Amino acid sequence: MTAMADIAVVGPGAIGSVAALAAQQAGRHNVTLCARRDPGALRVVDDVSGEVTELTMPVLTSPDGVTGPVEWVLLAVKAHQTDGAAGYLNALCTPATTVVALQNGVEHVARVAPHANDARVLPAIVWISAEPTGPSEVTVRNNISSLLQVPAGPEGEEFARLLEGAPAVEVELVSDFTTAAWRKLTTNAIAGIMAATGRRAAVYQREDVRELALGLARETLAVARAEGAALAEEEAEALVGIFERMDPEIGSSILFDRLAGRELEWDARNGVVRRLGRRHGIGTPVSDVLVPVLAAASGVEVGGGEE
Ligand SMILES: NC(=O)C1=CN([C@@H]2O[C@H](COP(=O)(O)OP(=O)(O)OC[C@H]3O[C@@H](n4cnc5c(N)ncnc54)[C@H](OP(=O)(O)O)[C@@H]3O)[C@@H](O)[C@H]2O)C=CC1
Ligand SMILES: CC(C)(CO)C(=O)C(=O)O
Repeated sequence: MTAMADIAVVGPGAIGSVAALAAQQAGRHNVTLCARRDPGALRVVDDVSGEVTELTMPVLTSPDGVTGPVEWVLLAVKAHQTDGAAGYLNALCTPATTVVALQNGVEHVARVAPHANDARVLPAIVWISAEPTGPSEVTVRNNISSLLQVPAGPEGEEFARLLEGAPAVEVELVSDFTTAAWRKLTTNAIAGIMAATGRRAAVYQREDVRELALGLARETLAVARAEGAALAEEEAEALVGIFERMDPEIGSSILFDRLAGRELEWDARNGVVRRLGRRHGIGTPVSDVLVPVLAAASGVEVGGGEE
């Protein structure tokens, strides 16, 4: 267990609220929420126990309010919002800071490090299903375990100690982070189908969608192997199976953005499969169709950010 630490949670949305809850539950830290608008009195609902917890820490709405650097930044903006959070990162980080990138994708460090003033960037794989269910409310679906996976090593150990005693999340240290990150990315790629169809997990009950998801999973796993992940093609069935067995009412963060008409995190979760597939000469026929659909749904014009 660590002593008291100064923690800034940048991006108090679905995952940021759960991270802030864990920091609050640890009971010994100075926690600040860093938002771009006033999120109101945030609360986190556990949909299994029904427990509702209010977040009680102070909220900033501009980097101008930052009074100095902190030891820990828990960064939970969407991947495409990272550049927009540069003002906070610049104000909060020094080389003595650790930024935990609580984001989907496999490019956390490359994305965050340029903004972090030489702080250490600890990539985190987020196995949490959290949905904004009201203007200041986030509901955690606990049938997807609330797990954060970080690379094994001293920074990961410190992070696990930071949140020791917080029931909201479990921190797991993984020795083969590349494999773990690509396993999670494959589930995110599959969830792109929810955003394309505007439907929750029930969509995977369709046999034709299941076949599409399997094709997507297999090509993602092929790219993953080329990137050094130890993931066999046979894992595709198991990963699609997660969605088939999911409560049909569960969604995905990219679906919630699609339903709300917001920009989509398409590049970090689906574009990356096509992008790195091309680099390795691996065909990605499902992504070749899905990626332009998601980019277009996100409002991207041809030549305006789509590869
Ligand atoms: N939700 C989930 O179940 C899961 C999400 N993830 C990943 O976690 C990451 C976060 O996703 P999620 O929590 O769902 O996203 P949300 O959209 O719920 O939260 C993002 C938050 O960041 C805020 N934000 C955006 N830009 C800034 C900025 N410049 N400064 C401060 N705050 C800012 C947004 O504010 P505003 O409200 O103003 O837009 C919002 O509160 C993503 O990479 C996602 O893929 C991973 C696993 C599961
Ligand atoms: C639902 C899940 C676990 C898979 O896409 C997720 O990571 C998300 O909502 O972004």
